[in-house]
Amino acid sequence: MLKLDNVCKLFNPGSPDEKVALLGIDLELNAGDFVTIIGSNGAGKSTLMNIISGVMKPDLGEARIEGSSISHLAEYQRARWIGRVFQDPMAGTAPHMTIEENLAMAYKRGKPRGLSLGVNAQRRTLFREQLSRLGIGLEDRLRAKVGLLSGGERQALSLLMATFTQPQILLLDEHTAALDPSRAELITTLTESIVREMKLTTLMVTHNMDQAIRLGNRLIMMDKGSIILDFDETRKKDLTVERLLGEFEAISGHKLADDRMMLG
Ligand SMILES: Nc1ncnc2c1ncn2[C@@H]1O[C@H](COP(=O)(O)OP(=O)(O)OP(=O)(O)O)[C@@H](O)[C@H]1O
Repeated sequence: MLKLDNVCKLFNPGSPDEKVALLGIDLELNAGDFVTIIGSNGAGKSTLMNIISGVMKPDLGEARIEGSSISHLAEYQRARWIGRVFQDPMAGTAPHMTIEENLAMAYKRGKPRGLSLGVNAQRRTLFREQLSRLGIGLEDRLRAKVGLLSGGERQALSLLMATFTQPQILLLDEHTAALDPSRAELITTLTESIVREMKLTTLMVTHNMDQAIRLGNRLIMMDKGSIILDFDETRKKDLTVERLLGEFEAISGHKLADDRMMLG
């Protein structure tokens, strides 16, 4: 499904501010994998997401989806295959547009050029159906401006928009981190059900150790630009937060330094 070969990224090369962000990342995801990623500050998690989504290009190495290189494709061209939800609830939606206009934008993504952005009765029915899956009443607020929604409601809408066209890859970039605990739990539950129902291949960066263990079928730990631990489903089943932190320390030689870390 997604394959990364020897992906390297260095910022400000040759300057005193040189930063190694990714150091020869090899990663292969099978269709339907739901992988959680944790790691210390500056480990390269966001850079990895940015390289997969096309926000930045690697200095070395290659990214492939279904065997075809995507390295030459810009972010907007990859948007057809890749859905992404960011930490900031403001990032995934257009605040001055209504819920239905936002959904129309998401619906158009990856469809032939020339398809209108309009909202007709048929599309409105589809949008209402999809929104009702979220279970938070947004289906009755199609014409509400998105800027008026709460952070949790916006994140639920962002999740729906990112998955509307059944992307090949879903990237979740700490997408529950900015929410209060009950809203974070709602978004986590929605994420689980959407990923399961649509069988989406998913990569999720999280600072919540318990969430990283609980969700998905594989857990990856990053440190200083490398993947240092990779737990498959069987090994992940027996993990606890203490063991996870212990394994990290044993392999990296230092404690997990993550200023946003949540243990559970
Ligand atoms: N645009 C940039 N310019 C210069 N250095 C950068 C840039 N983006 C990231 N870096 C550096 O690259 C390294 C990896 O950063 P990245 O943001 O990918 O880490 P992260 O694992 O997401 O960290 P965190 O958990 O703290 O958000 C860090 O040392 C960071 O300072």
